[in-house]
Amino acid sequence: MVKEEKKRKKKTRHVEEEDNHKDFSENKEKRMKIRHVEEEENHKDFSENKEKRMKIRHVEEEEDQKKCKKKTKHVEEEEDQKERKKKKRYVEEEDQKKRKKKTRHVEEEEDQKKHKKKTRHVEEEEDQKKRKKKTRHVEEEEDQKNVSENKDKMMEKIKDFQVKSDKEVKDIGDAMEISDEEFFNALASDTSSNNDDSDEGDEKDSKPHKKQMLLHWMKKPLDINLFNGCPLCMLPCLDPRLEDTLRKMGFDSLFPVQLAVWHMTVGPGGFERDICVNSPTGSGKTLAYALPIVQMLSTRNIRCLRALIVVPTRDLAIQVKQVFDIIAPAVGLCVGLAVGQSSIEKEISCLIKRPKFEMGMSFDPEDSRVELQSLVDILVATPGRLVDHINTTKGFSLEHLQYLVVDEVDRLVGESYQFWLPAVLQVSRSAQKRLFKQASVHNSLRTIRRCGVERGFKDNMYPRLVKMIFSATLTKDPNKLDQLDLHHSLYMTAGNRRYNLPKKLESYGLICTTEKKLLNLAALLEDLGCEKSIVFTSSINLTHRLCTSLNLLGCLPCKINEYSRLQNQSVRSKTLKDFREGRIDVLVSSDGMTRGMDVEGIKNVINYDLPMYVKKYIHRAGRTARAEQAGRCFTLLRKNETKSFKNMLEKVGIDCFSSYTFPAASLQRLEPLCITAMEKLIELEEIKSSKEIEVRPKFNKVKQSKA
Ligand SMILES: Nc1ncnc2c1ncn2[C@@H]1O[C@H](COP(=O)(O)OP(=O)(O)OP(=O)(O)O)[C@@H](O)[C@H]1O
Repeated sequence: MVKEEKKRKKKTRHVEEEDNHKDFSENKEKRMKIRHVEEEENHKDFSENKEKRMKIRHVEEEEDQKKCKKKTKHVEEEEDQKERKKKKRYVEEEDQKKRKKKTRHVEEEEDQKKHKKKTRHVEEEEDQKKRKKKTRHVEEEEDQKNVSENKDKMMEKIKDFQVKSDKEVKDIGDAMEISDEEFFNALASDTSSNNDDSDEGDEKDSKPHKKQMLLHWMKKPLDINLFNGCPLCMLPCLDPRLEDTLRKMGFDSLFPVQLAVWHMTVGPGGFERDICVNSPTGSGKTLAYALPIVQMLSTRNIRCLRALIVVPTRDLAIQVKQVFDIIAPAVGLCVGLAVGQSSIEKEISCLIKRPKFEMGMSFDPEDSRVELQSLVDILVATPGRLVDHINTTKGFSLEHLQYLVVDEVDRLVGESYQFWLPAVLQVSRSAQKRLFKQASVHNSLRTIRRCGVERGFKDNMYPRLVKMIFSATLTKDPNKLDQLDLHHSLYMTAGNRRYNLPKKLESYGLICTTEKKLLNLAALLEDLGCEKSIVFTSSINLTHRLCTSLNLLGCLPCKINEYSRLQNQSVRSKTLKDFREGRIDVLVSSDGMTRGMDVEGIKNVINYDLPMYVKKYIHRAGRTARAEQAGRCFTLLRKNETKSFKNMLEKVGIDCFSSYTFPAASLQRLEPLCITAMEKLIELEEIKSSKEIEVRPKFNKVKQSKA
């Protein structure tokens, strides 16, 4: 039983195990199948996902590419647009330039109108002042009478004074103060009545301003006209060698300003005080300072720089040097020139003596043991180059300077020339203090002191620099004159009026419209034939255009050329030489020729534009009627400018101007020629500007490639 049970149990267990085994294997198969299915599904999913991702990536890449293309296209379009704009702008600019060029002369005229409007109310004010002045005029005439009566008394006083000065050197400084008072009380007419004209100062910064305080010494001027021309043989103390030279120059007598300055420097009134001279253009101011300086230096033993003449422009400096070059060698003096736009090395070799060494040795400019000597006694300089020498030239010294001349002083103390004067004054002052110390060491204090006292410098016992300042339109501005540090100044002026024109100058007005200016100028030049004339314009561009159109007319009998800053120095110098020597009859010039230039034989000055200020009118007009010769000044005016012109002339004592007219036939004949000349001028300017346009891009390319 038990066995059977065991068997049954075994069987059931076996069956169960088999079942279990079956189950297990079935389950396994199932799981395998499921896993297989899952794996297959996973694989499918994965491959599907991969495809999807690939697709997405592909789409993204496509989109990126599109974007990139878009961007580049956009950038390219922008650049295109920019270039198009640039080109457009360039063309527009060129158009504008052309238009501007065409309308420029109209604009210039409008500008002038504006300027004139601005000055008109000033002129009206001045008109009022003038009216007041006229009432004072009668009083002034009476004063003048007194002045001429006292002339003889004055000369006696000067002589007395000189005797005194020889006897009582110590007290001369004080004595001068006293005699000065007496001297001028006898002489002076009260110039305060002449101060209605406000000082215009430097021409550029001329502004209408209120009545200015006068420096005390300006209230008592010495009238140059009281010194009548004096024959050379009567001139006191003149070195016979200089007399001979002057005669060779064709000068038999001195002009009033020359005589006046001579008396106050060398002659009986030689106080060695600083002098300020206001004398008309062409009255001989250059010789007025050159002659006394050469005379006073004629006794010098050692060569060193003792006189310095400063002028504003290069051409003027050359001209002044030419005057010194004639008279200075007669007494053994040497003259140097220091001007810009020339080789400084060459200049230095003419100014300073360098020691000669043995073969193989060379001069070292830094060697302080080597003493450098001046080769000149007198130097004519422009401010810029002068300061260069002061700062950099080894051996250039103002240590021994005795005379400083400032010609065209109102220009040289103007705003644009501020730099030079302090430099010169500082160097000469410190050098002279040093001289005084050295002198006391060498026991020559007495001489130095005597010299200082003679110059009215009692408290400072060293010889001081004598300053002489000159102009045809001397500034009365105390601030400007103060810069010069003048000592005990003597103010000399020609007559009672603030401004004067040469006596033999005739002023004419030529009234015409703006469009007819060229026509009227052409008619005037035709009328004047080949007379030496200068045409002044208000700008360098206008100078060029006017000269070109006059030459394009082709019918004028005279040779015409231009002179302006637009040209380089060598061209300008050649033009000036040709004009001086008569190879050019008419010079069209900007204001570079306005001051000081002395060209013999100029018969006419023509103002193509009305100058803004009376000073400019005086200096322009002053290129003619020089050295007591006759001359004419024509001014082209629009109708509305006649009042300003009248006012301007009143300032120089001319009550009304004469009108200049031409026969209608000559105007009619010239009119078509003027029109064609203008057309040609416009054509020429267009060709020139188009050439410039062509050249510019090439030039830019070259520039870029170089960069
Ligand atoms: N004593 C004289 N006799 C004859 N001619 C003279 C005499 N002195 C000067 N001149 C001549 O007078 C002319 C004018 O002289 P200068 O240039 O010195 O005048 P200026 O007063 O300086 O004029 P600006 O104010 O225009 O500079 C010169 O041609 C000169 O040769």
